[in-house]
Amino acid sequence: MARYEQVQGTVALITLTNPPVNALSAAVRLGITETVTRALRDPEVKSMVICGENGVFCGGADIREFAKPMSGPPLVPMIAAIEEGEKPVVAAIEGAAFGGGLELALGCHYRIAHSKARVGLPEVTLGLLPAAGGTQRLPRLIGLAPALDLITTGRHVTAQEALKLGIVDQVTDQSALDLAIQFAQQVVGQPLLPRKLSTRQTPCPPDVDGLLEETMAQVKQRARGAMAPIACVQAVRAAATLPYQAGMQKEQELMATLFHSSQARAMQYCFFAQRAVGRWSLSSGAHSGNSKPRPVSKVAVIGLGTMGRGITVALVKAGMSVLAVETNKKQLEIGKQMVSAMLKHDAQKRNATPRLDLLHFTIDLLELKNTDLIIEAVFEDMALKKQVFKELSSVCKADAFLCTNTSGLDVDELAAVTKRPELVVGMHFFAPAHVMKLLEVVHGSRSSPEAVATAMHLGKRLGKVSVLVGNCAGFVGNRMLKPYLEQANFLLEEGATPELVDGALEEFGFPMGVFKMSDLSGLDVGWRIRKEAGLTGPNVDPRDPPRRRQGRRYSPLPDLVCEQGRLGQKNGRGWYLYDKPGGRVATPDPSIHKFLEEYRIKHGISPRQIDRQEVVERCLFALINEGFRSLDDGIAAGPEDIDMIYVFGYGWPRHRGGPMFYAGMVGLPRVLTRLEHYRQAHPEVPHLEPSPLLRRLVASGSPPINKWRDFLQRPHSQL
Ligand SMILES: CCCCCCCC/C=C\C/C=C/C(=O)SCCNC(=O)CCNC(=O)[C@H](O)C(C)(C)COP(=O)(O)OP(=O)(O)OC[C@H]1O[C@@H](n2cnc3c(N)ncnc32)[C@H](O)[C@@H]1OP(=O)(O)O
Repeated sequence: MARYEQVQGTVALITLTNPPVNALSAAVRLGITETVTRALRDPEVKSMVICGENGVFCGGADIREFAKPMSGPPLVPMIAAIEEGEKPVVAAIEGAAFGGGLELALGCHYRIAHSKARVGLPEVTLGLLPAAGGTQRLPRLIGLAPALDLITTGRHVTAQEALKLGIVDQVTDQSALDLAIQFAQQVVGQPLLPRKLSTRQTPCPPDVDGLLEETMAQVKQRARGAMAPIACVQAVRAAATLPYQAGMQKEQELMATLFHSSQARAMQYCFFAQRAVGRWSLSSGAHSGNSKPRPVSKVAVIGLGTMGRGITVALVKAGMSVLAVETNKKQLEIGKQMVSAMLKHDAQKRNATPRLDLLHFTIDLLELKNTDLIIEAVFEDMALKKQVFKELSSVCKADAFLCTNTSGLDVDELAAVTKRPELVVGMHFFAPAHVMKLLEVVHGSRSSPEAVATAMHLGKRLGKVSVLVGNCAGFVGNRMLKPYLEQANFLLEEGATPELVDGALEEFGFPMGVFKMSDLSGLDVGWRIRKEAGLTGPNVDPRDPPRRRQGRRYSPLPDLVCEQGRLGQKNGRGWYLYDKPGGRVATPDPSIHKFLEEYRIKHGISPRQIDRQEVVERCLFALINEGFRSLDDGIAAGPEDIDMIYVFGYGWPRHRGGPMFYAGMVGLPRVLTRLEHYRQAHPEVPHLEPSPLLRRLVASGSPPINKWRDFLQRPHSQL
């Protein structure tokens, strides 16, 4: 797991050999320990170089080992032995040096990086901290403030930035290994003590306490309940205030509290789930391993509203040539200006040149004839979309893929109006489409594996986490959102306020509660959908009582709010009051409280005290319950798919792993019991009847999440 060679006569070359990312497994740690000892003992060896095989230095500690009992040499003494040795050691960093990988490099006396390499300490994203000396050596190398930034965010740093920060000593466009070997020969005989980071003082600004307090406040606000970022600040504080060994002690103590925490388990689950969802499969036998994506070079976007603009920007940022289409010159001009402004703004932030040359605008559909893939992003209206698909089907080349960005309409119905249903798939982006990481790729009943593979691959090129889902109203994400929204409305009827509900959900870790989120999206969006569904407006069955629709309990509260002209942030009034139209500062609105009180009186509802636990359970367990139904219906392939959809598309806190992982953490019997409890208390309220899959899992002893797929009954799988 670590290869030993002697090169140029006097240099010991130690190569980590654990593909694909040379993670520091027990065997690799043993290999490093043995080879370093050998090199230190060999009188012929004057210096050492450590590198990784296959162009990757090291992806850090082996995350898969965290769930097992520890074995092999620990990292801390292994790295200390390198630093303390009396022969210079140079790290040759190619590809990536992350986590324990960078900590290993920090234990070396010099670091040479390839210009394409990236380094970082992303442990915080796994619910941990860099506990192999990273929190103590990095601040001593680059100073307190930059170290706090890197360690609390876990962000990846390019070789160029690493050079500026002083993390690496040299960057090369040539072979980092060759340069490191050369370098290792040159530095023989130079004083080693100043290169041993543990012997240095951390460079600090005059007001250390002020900086630490300010950082802690920012981190707490961003953390949304996550413990690791806070522990990271505490550990780095030790680097500024304590001697090295005491700092190391603090680092270990803090790591001990994080290492076995449910948050760390959740975040590590997310790490693997994010990668697992890329490996899709269909019941037909097609899967990501046997279905090739077709190369796509020319893409078109139809409709330059909010979604179309975001999608266009995402495509251009990924270096793709885009034809952007609108219906008339005026709309086209508006779209053009907005897309160009977005690209310029983005390029400015990255100190880059906007790729406006990749953009072409037209109102002429005939220009689509050479396009490989078209993404329709027109208004969410089935009749309009069908008309667009009919036209696309006749003007586009016969093998062009036709994708729809619908957020929940029937993909099969759209495919049916084309002459190529097998080339039709859903590509459901999330607003803002150039920022949000999630893409739901919707498999229609006639979508070909090639169409699925191409859409999934395109999502990857755009830097998205692409999740394959089946075709049903709302797909996975929005289908599960419906019961969540509904429970929140029922809670208002029963006595809650928007701020009570939102407060409980924000305390849980969502960036904003359900009512603030609805205000942000625009209350008229759901209103229009409910009107089309005959739940409100002129199409309601006049025999339906006010709080019943289509045979089940219904809360008209959101409709009544819209009827008052309250549309959310856009006009400054929704479930909250805003500082101005388009403003973002929400304040509770006494007139909403009054409206709710009057509504309850009118309908004879006695308000009751509702606590935060009930809010979380009613809203989230109903959502989770629908997740179980989506699994059984074959709309979501597995719990990981649902979890990644919620983490990347709906703000579910990563340290809680996603809704299905969370259900497992809470305990499936508890989720079942609480749903049954609420079902009994509110027999009329929909979505509280526990799903058959949840019942089956509990009856089978609540197996761990990675076994749930064995319990799915999918007579009508959509995948
Ligand atoms: C009681 C106290 C006990 C204390 C015990 C202390 C022990 C710990 C001490 C020190 C702390 C150190 C912690 C760490 O180092 S944690 C790991 C930090 N590293 C990372 O977070 C980096 C993770 N990896 C990546 O970001 C990327 O993989 C990449 C940039 C390195 C490469 O990206 P890419 O080429 O896109 O490949 P993939 O991401 O698809 O990965 C390929 C494959 O490899 C698997 N993998 C990647 N990294 C790791 C890893 N560190 N451990 C295990 N496996 C890893 C990845 O899962 C993919 O495999 P697949 O899922 O099967 O597809």
